[in-house]
Amino acid sequence: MTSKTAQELALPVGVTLDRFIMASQSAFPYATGELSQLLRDIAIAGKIINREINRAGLVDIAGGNGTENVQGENQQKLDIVANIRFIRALKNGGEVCAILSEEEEDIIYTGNEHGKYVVAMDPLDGSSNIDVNVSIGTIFSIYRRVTPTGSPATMDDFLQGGRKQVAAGYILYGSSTMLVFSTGDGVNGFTLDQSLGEFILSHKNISSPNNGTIFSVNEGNYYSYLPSVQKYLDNCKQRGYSARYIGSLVGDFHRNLLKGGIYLYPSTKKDPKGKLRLLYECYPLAFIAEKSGGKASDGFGAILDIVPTSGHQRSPIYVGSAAMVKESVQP
Ligand SMILES: O=P(O)(O)OC[C@H]1O[C@](O)(COP(=O)(O)O)[C@@H](O)[C@@H]1O
Ligand SMILES: [Mg+2]
Ligand SMILES: [Mg+2]
Repeated sequence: MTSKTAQELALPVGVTLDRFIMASQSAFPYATGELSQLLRDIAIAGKIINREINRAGLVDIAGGNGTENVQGENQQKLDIVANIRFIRALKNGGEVCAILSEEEEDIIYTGNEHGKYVVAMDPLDGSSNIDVNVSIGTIFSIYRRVTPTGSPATMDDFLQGGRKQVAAGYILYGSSTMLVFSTGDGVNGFTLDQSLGEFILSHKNISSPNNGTIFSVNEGNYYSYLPSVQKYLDNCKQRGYSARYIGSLVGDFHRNLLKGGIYLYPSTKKDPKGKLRLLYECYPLAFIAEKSGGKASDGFGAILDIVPTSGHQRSPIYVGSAAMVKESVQP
């Protein structure tokens, strides 16, 4: 099922997410409404997490949780809160039969065995920025299950490959809260009107500039990157490009999507396979990048063409404006 762009649907900036989803669905005679409902459930979870984040400093959900996730990372309390809230919203929505989360090793079964979709998610991205009031996000990737409905989902449902995503996107909790997603054709952004509690279409048919002058990378790892990466970064600096890195993938990606730029997390001596997770960080952002005219590579080929082998595998990533990604992998 490919969606129609907001353009083709003649939907003006200012329409609500619900109206946009309904109009998109009506463009497809065979649509059954389940994916539409799932997108609504994600929006609801986003509003709840947004509220938790806004008041994190006021109530006892700031700081570390004293536990580790499957990646061996210290979990923040908000990582856990976001994970729980997202799982609950998808369970209650009824469309999702299983979830793979950054915060849990194994598949999470929702009990909706008749649900046709599975979701891979990074409930809270940019965890190192949670307590310091810097933009953070949620990233999600949606697949139609390949196992029969009525039976328990398996890893096969999650390891279909990036090009099998039926929808993907992120929620950015920044100076405003935005939901950006694609169901295959066109990328649209919705800003949360806090007073109405509604996501409103604010960025219609986002198109990634082909080139840019912003590069986002952890320069602290410079001497741990491959010489080819060092050469590319030197080129950027010699040209006087702006270095912008907030340490929240969603925040850095979103800025570069709108302004033109590149985010890269190449392999390092510490993380030779890269740091970011393929299924719920790289694939969904690569989907958004490609559907908006940008590119996403692992240094050898397109991220979306990587054949996945495990749920929490990592990958190097170079993502953003097409011309910059192309140069970054062949400086
Ligand atoms: O601190 P580093 O090594 O630069 O890594 C920062 C990157 O790691 C991440 O925080 C990883 O995501 P999580 O916070 O979801 O674990 C990205 O958001 C960010 O771009
Ligand atoms: Mg993340
Ligand atoms: Mg995370």
